[in-house]
Amino acid sequence: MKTEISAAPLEDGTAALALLAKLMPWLTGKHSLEEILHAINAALGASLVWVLVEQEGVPQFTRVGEITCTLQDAVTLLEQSQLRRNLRAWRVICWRRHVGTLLFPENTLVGNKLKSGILCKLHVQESGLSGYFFVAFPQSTLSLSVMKNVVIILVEKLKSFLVEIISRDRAAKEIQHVIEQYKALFDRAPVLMNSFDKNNRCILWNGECERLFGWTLEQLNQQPDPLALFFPDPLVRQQVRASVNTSPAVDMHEWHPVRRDGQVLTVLWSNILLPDHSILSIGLDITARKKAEQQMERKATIDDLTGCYNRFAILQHLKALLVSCNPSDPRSHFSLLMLDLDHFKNINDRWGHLTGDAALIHFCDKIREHSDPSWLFGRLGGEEFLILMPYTSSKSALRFSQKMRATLTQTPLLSIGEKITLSFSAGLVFVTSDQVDTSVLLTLADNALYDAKRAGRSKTVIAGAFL
Ligand SMILES: Nc1nc2c(ncn2[C@@H]2O[C@H](COP(=O)(O)OP(=O)(O)OP(=O)(O)O)[C@@H](O)[C@H]2O)c(=O)[nH]1
Repeated sequence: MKTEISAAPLEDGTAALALLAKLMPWLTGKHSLEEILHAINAALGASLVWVLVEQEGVPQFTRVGEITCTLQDAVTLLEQSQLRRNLRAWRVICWRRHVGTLLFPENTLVGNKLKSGILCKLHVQESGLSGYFFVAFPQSTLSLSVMKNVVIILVEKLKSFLVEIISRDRAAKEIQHVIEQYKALFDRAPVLMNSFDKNNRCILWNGECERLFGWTLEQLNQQPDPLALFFPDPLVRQQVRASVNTSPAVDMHEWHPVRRDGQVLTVLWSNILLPDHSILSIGLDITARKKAEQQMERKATIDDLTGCYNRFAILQHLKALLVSCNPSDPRSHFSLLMLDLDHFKNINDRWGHLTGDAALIHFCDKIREHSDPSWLFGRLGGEEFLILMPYTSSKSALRFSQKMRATLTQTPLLSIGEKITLSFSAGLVFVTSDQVDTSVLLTLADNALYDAKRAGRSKTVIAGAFL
């Protein structure tokens, strides 16, 4: 804060009155303490002015002037033995020379810049506020007695609104502190926080947003539609806007924004309506968690070796198909094909377990290649598999098993220069009703499969009849 007041030589009472007249407009509760001290410092031609007050045990130190001084320097001066000895007695103390060396005993370079000074006690009875006012000058030859009286008048005037100024300054500092705390929280919290105005301009974009998405606030607002960077599909973008602008809710919703490097993320967003009716979106990046969940889900349902459903998953699918099976609705009928590789043990015994594994993978790949996408394919265990074929007649299922035999003959497994032709036996059940238990169905298919093995293998038997 700069004042228009400049220092004037202070030889007599008239000059002092002129000086006080200049300063009076500044000595009101409308200005901050710092502004007032600046005005005094400039008007007196001083190099340092400070006020140290204590209210309810909380010290507040305000300093202006070209000489920098800390609260500790002020305390050093106040602790001078001479002052302590006369603690109660004095009200104003003047130094004609060397005041700087008392203030800065360790730093004579700075100390020598201050020659004379005045220290004045402050005490406001009603508010319990007490403290000190200090002013120091670069020269010794001041009309100190006149200056002392000027300072006493200034301090008396200052005291009348010091309480008000100090509590206001303290409140402003507290607000500033709260703002800084929230700003740090906004920038450093591991949570996404942003806000877009009605014209789709981004007005808030915290550190986590910048880190995760790879765009700065400035870069975003250089775009005609910043939201399009994250949601390229106009329809999705519209849904995002609707969720933010028209239906803010605290519930978290899953969105899939794209980040700068093209990776699609999974983010949970919720929108909070602020008191000024703007909306703050808060998000949590759950991409890694979601991926881990999907991997775990996959592990729980997929057979590691062959990539088809595991026993648990395929039997779950069978139960679900059975529940929805209705005799009067042919679309709900399905075929169940249980397959078992023939003489698989021989492959293991002759070419080793790894080749046996490769044979299982080869078999599953071929089945998948020729299956209908609506079919469900799972491994019951070992070299035994199950195919569930919704809305597929036993005739079609039978045709498929014959086609697969031909395919396996035409495309044998190639292992260490040898061709291993796979074949399988199968049991087939056509299901038209939900009035049958899964275990009964599996036994029926298993018996048919056993019949196929007994009949010489490489055959499919429909439950109850040989083919
Ligand atoms: N390589 C490999 N072998 C397995 C796996 N699971 C089971 N087997 C083997 O599969 C073989 C199954 O042998 P068997 O039950 O006698 O059946 P098979 O030799 O196919 O004879 P039939 O079914 O009567 O035609 C056993 O040797 C098991 O050790 C697997 O994951 N990998």
